[in-house]
Amino acid sequence: GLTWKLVREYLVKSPLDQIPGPRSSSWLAGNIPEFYDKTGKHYYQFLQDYGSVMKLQGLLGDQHIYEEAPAFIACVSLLPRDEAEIYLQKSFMNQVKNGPKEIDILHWMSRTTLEIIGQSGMGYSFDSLKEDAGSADLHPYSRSVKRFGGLLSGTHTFFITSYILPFAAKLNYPRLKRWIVECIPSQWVHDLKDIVDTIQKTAVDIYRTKQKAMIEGDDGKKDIISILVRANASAADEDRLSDEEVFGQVASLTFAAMDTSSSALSRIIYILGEHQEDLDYDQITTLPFLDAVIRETLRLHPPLSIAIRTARKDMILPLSKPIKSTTGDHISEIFVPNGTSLFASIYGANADPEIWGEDAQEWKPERWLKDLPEKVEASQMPSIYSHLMTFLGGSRACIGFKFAQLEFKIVLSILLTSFRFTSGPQKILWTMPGITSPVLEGGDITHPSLPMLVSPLDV
Ligand code: HEM
Repeated sequence: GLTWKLVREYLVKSPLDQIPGPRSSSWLAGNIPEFYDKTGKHYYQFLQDYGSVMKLQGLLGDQHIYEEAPAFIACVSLLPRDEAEIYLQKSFMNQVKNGPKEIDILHWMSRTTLEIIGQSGMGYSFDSLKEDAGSADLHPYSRSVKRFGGLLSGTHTFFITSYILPFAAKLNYPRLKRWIVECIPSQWVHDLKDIVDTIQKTAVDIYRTKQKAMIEGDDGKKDIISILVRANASAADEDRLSDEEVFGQVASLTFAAMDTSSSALSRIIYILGEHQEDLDYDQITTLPFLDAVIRETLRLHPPLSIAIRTARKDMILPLSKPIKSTTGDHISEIFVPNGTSLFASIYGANADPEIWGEDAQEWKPERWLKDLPEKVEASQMPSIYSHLMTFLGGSRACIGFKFAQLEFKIVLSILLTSFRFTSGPQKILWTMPGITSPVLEGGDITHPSLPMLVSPLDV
């Protein structure tokens, strides 16, 4: 099965064979190394070679009506307005009280976004944010979630997620699977196992605490998981989620909310550090300009740069403009067979010069302070946010996009009114596969970090 899966694409003719692709740099690995390349330069190259994005309208389903998602509304109304942010500011102030200091911004943004989703989504505090506890003193969940994204970076992830995990998911013998994992002589595998165990254990603890509170009559909490536990208890048998499914909700909510948001917040702070000369600090903290900075960063640097979908039936995909096939014909639509994986470039759609204009690949927040180009308004991008695909569109769009914006404005308005952030001496590369994260040039890709020089604004 596995061997056949690996060799099939080289042996079987497919209607997609005529679609020209980029020349592969390795006969063994094809374009996969470029796909996982740290700098993301191939994205820019692909955009230049293939021009405008394929027409995706409809591929992602109907427009998602986010106003109807009760969990989302609960989420926003519960964003902590005092403790988390005030402690965040105090912790930064403590660190820089004797003068400017290098601080790992990604580390702090991960802690902050975990605490915000912990309190709002689960009514659970993971981290006091009171002082820099150092990674050894962090809540084990916090440590695990932080390391998870890093461990899943790199080319081998492609093979594991494409070939091993789908196979493992079908093997319904948990003890056997655990035994196999324990026998594999790889530190990477064992670290991953420990992380998954911690995430599962914390999810179970949170769920059990909520169940206990409900039984004891203290069930007025409005966080997402409390609402879910209450709704689940009164649901009809056929609609009720199993315990395992509820644990899964805890983990997926944390992942969906934490790393994406910490990546975006870190990127915004990094870009502001890079544009010190061009920006007026008083202007940044005015709400319309801060909003424009957030939109522009989410446009040009989406935390998720590709969306992956699988065709569930044979379909015809129309192209926005014809392309030349490998046999020289012009193709204006592509037959996509059932089961085909489609990779849609979120970055490509957001930074397409044909839609956004010649300066599409430049960071210019001021573009949001005037009318957007007509082509943007007419682009029919499957989007729930500002004609951008950053949060996707359709029925599986992000449910937390309003939450994220509110979170960014709160965190940034606290940090930017008190501190100045300047890029450090080391060159930072932003990895694009998975969730975009910063790594030091030449550093370990599984340990993302963003050291920046922080100074109090009144110094
Ligand atoms: C900048 C921050 C964020 C970005 C860029 C982002 C982006 C996305 C994207 C692209 C998806 C669709 C993934 C796919 O189906 O392939 C998604 C799904 C999701 N997001 Fe977000 N997200 C962000 C923040 C959040 C936050 C703060 C929350 C929760 C409060 C959240 C909750 C979710 C959930 C639950 C889903 C799954 C929805 C479903 O499958 O029906 N996200 N997000």
